[in-house]
Amino acid sequence: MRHHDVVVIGAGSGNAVIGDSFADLDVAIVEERWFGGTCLNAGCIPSKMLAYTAHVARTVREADTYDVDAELRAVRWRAVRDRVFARLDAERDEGRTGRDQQDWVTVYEGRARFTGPRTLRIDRADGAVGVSAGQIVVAAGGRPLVPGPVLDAGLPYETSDTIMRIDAPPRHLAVLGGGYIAAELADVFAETGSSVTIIEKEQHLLGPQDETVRGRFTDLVRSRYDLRLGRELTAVGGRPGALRLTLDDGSTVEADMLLVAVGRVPNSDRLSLEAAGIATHDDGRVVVDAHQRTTAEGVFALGDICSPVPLKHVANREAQVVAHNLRNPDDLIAADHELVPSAVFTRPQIASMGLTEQECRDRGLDYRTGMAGYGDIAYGWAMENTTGFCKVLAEPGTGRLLGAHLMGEQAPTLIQPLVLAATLGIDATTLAKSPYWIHPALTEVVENALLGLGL
Ligand SMILES: Cc1cc2nc3c(=O)[nH]c(=O)nc-3n(C[C@H](O)[C@H](O)[C@H](O)COP(=O)(O)OP(=O)(O)OC[C@H]3O[C@@H](n4cnc5c(N)ncnc54)[C@H](O)[C@@H]3O)c2cc1C
Ligand SMILES: NC(=O)c1ccc[n+]([C@@H]2O[C@H](COP(=O)([O-])OP(=O)(O)OC[C@H]3O[C@@H](n4cnc5c(N)ncnc54)[C@H](O)[C@@H]3O)[C@@H](O)[C@H]2O)c1
Repeated sequence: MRHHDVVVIGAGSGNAVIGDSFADLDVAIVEERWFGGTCLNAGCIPSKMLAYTAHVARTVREADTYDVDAELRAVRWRAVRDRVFARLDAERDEGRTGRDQQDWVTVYEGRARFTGPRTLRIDRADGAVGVSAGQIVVAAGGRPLVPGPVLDAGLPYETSDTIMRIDAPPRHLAVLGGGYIAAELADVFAETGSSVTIIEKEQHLLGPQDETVRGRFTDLVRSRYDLRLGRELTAVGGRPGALRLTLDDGSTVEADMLLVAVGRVPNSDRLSLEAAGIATHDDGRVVVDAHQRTTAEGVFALGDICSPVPLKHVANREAQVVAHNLRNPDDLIAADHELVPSAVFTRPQIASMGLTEQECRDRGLDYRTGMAGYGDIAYGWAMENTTGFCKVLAEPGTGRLLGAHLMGEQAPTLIQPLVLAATLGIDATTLAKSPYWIHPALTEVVENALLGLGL
């Protein structure tokens, strides 16, 4: 059995752990599918490249709003797809060959699972190998959850792992689930000409968002999509390319393609973690302490397999923490999961940070709300934007920022000053009144929301 100083399972964010400061060690990385993981190959990056293309198409389609005559002739899906994945596949391959060139790193292409404390079996195309390690990092991510009625039908379906690489957009796309992936990919396919039905078991899309965001977003997209809210799928029938979905009220949806987007599950069930004494939560996430240590000596975990916030910027931060802690056992640092911002790159874009208004109420907090609309600032007039807004929640007295929620163009960028202020302990009044806010930039919507707190 070959021994390494450090073995990392998963070459998504796990790959970021192995910096040059590890070059004096014997390090191995195990990857069963794709270097770069979900984000590069089937997640954040391709979905945003497609979303940007959708935005360009829409700009042409809606040019008349600005008294510009333009005609959108076509979105050439195959060309778009090939442009996106030619770039990303090259990045993936470069990441893989980069590791080959480092004589202190061994790459195992195969699926790892534990056989005992800090020992692994790796199943490769050319047979299995046993490996032991001084320290192990579990960074094996998650996968799309596929509900029973879809599996039982035995008919084709897509997930985020596959749909961005299809040859042609569907005429009618049915999306099961109304969360992040539905919001982003429904917009992409609608812009390529698909009609879209979204089936969501709750009464709103983007359920965990602040009530103002989820309410206004759901209302806005009603005219674009066929929304089946408060509904669950009971059966999938028909044939490939002509599916018939039956919902729990007996109604049906006809579609030529089904995208399943009802959440993701951690890959912990495929790693025989019990053999190594690594505990998991009821939802399958690996249990870690503040320093990303699992319940097994010398084994760390990071990213979607353990994180309470399964987002790439969080996985990256945890990778930095693990990299430090592997090398500095007497000076451990912690990953902070407070005030993690997130964004949905849909139309309109959405960004949020901290508590929702409902969470403020549930916690019995004394809070004030400040609201401002894109339609109330000069740049919003230029954009003819009547729906965008910024909502901030702060504590009266101290002015401590509790939460922020934006919907509208550039929301993921506009929220960053609010994230900075909340993280650095700058109160809402100081943020509103101390720095200059450029006129007439879109950031004035943030300034006005802060002033609207009336603190
Ligand atoms: C469609 C989509 C869009 C997204 N958009 C965003 C976004 O805009 N912003 C954002 O912050 N987050 C986004 N996310 C979430 C983000 O992709 C994840 O949070 C992030 O990729 C998690 O990184 P990770 O390293 O934990 O897991 P992964 O990137 O999934 O990496 C895990 C790796 O481990 C490998 N592996 C698994 N099991 C084994 C095994 N037993 N042996 C060997 N290898 C194994 C897998 O093949 C994989 O390469 C998106 C996700 C999806 C699906
Ligand atoms: N921009 C981003 O940061 C981004 C984009 C895409 C994905 N992601 C990550 O990927 C994860 C997975 O995305 P997702 O959209 O699959 O999950 P999600 O958790 O965002 O949304 C799933 C939705 O499906 C609904 N649902 C669950 N079971 C259902 C059923 N049987 N029938 C109908 N509806 C059902 C839920 O109520 C929920 O609204 C996200 O949680 C996020 O971590 C992030």
